[in-house]
Amino acid sequence: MYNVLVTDSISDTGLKALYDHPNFNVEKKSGLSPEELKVIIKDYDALIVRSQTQVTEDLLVSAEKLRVVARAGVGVDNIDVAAATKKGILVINAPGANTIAAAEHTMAMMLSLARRIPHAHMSTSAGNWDRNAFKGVELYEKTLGIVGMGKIGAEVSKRAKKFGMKILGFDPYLTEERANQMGITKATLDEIAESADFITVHTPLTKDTKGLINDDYLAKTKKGVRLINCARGGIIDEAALVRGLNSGQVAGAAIDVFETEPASNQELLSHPNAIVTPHLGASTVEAQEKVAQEVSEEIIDIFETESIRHAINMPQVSGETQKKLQPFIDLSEQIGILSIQLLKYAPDKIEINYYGDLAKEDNDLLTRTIIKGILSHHLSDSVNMVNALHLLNDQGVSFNVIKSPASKGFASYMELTLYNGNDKAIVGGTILNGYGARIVKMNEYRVDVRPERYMLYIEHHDVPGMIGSVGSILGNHHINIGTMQVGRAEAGGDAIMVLTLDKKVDEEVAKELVEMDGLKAVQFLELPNGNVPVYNS
Ligand SMILES: NC(=O)C1=CN([C@@H]2O[C@H](COP(=O)(O)OP(=O)(O)OC[C@H]3O[C@@H](n4cnc5c(N)ncnc54)[C@H](O)[C@@H]3O)[C@@H](O)[C@H]2O)C=CC1
Ligand SMILES: O=C(O)CCC(=O)C(=O)O
Repeated sequence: MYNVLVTDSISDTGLKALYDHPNFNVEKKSGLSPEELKVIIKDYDALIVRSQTQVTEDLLVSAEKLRVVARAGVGVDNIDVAAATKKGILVINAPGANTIAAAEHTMAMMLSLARRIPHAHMSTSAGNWDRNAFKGVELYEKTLGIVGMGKIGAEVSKRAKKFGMKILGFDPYLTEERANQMGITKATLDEIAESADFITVHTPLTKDTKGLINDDYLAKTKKGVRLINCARGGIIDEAALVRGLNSGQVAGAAIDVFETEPASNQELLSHPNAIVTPHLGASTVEAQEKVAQEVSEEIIDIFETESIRHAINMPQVSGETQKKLQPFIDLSEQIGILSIQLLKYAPDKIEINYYGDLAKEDNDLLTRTIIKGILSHHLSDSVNMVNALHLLNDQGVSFNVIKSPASKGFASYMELTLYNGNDKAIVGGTILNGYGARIVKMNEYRVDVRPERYMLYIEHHDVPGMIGSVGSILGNHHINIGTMQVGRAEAGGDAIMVLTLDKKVDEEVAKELVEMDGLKAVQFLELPNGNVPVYNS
């Protein structure tokens, strides 16, 4: 049974999949203080939050078995993603589920600004009938500058076009071609300042976007520009905005998100030309059901099938890439595990080479799996796909990934080399069409070994009788040999044997093998995810 804690206001209808699932126990506890949350978090496997709960490093320290933090929404500013990554905790969100709600709120804010609806409402409900004070402006034929043409920016542009607005879009990822497809004009920030009557921001808050709209920028805008922020507090610098509103450079501002929340900047909150809402962009029945449903289904998938769709701290791969990489995932971990057992010590340098078709893919997922395989030898369960690279960095191990389209004799081939000073261990593997995974290189030797649970790697002198002697020792101890591969650099020189065994070699057998004349090195290899033969009795 997995325990899921929900600490913010999340739709019960959206959580239905989790409530109905026999393997999940969902508990809703809102209004907890950070201290109270810290005490209870140790009992939970997953935590679902909106933007209120602060998921800090201090909280995560106490999260003994937490595997997933799910943000029922887009922005993860309230989650210390770096601390979660360090602890191997997956952070997921629900991108797209509240896009329409946020786009519609932006339109509502823009229309409210244009027609001063909140102010007119306040005046009228107070008993006045002032038809002259609230003359507005039209959106029709006005220019709207959209900063951030992602999901929400794109939806806003569609709606604003229907109002007859001309759209200027700025986004580092916006191409001319996409702008043409959307029927908008790709523009720079300065071009937006020069001609926009309304400017709306739809970016995340990053070091580049913090204070993007500041005093300098406002000085370049058209006098009487109207601004909207339904993205993140701080993209429009609040102090600069108040100065712009006071001087009249800014005719009006509609703000849903603030530098600190709950909002406290009274000058802005009570400004006669400002319209403010308490971070309501995603607050529709539909969006709240959708975000809760998306994270619930993803949590079930993660715990039940280990499939991840919307991770913040894991590489995102398309379904097509995932399908292509799938056969290599187990093999990657096996290569990592075998290489560290061959090296025997912790590596100080790691090199991963991808050849052929594999080199054309985004193989960050395979790289993480290999690193997880290597590190799990010394760090056991504390390493996972989320924190593998972080832990490697922590250990000061340098690693290098090289991709080469050359085939190396196989359609796809990966080779891992671990270094420890002058020592190194090499393991290469491939997937043979119709035959599955194969280890095809161990150190400097070509082999052809199906990765099995129990394996034995022996380096010896190429002299008569070695194979027979090893076979006899194992036979005397009732250890069946599954397969045996031999290889040599040159006749009478150095040689290797790689055996797959049907059971584990115990201490006594190991001692006998190690003491055998002519053996240079004996290494027992064990793959937790390798095949174990089943006997019919
Ligand atoms: N007020 C609310 O309740 C809600 C707020 N949001 C916020 O709205 C924002 C946008 O969300 P989505 O459209 O879903 O995200 P998205 O990821 O689809 O789009 C963000 C876009 O911003 C662009 N961008 C990043 N840095 C930029 C820069 N320096 N200049 C220009 N563009 C830049 C990115 O290239 C991307 O296209 C996020 O901050 C999100 O947290 C989202 C939902 C509800
Ligand atoms: O959960 C909410 O209401 C806030 C939504 C939001 O800001 C986001 O999804 O980024």
